[in-house]
Amino acid sequence: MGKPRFAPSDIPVNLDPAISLNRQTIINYAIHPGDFRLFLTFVSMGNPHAVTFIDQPVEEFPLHNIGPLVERHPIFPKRVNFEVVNIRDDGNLDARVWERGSGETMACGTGACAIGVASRLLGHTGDRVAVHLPGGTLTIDWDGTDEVYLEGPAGRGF
Ligand SMILES: N[C@@H](CCC[C@H](N)C(=O)O)C(=O)O
Repeated sequence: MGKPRFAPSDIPVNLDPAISLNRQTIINYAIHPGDFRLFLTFVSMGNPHAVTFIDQPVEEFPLHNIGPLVERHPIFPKRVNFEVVNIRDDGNLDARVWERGSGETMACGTGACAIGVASRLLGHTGDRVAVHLPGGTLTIDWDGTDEVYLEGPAGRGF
């Protein structure tokens, strides 16, 4: 799936220069959509992703209310894909994806990659992780520097 990129200009995300100057990776950046406080980690897989880790089951997260606010948050000049993740254990993540321009989808390849990359960056999981999405499970391999590999079934969802 290619190499992930992290620089704010690669996402792209417009941040206070005092925060982003010389920063190659932005992790746990706080935003306040609605009444929520979210901590976002930014990953480009060729398209923009913002990943947040939450303590509650992902099914309980109000994605249809918060997703549009994150997608169109003013820090993202090209809008963003938004991933909500709950850590099941050090090899398994539960996730939902709010896709830029589409809304919630059953699965998302680049989204799963961004989730695996963000999780490894934050030390939640290692090189290989299973990302469990409403439409099925995708396995992500990333060694921390090189290409991201995605494995999983493809199917017609409609
Ligand atoms: N909504 C995305 C593009 C779609 C990603 C695709 N569904 C995938 O599986 O990676 C965007 O606007 O970047």
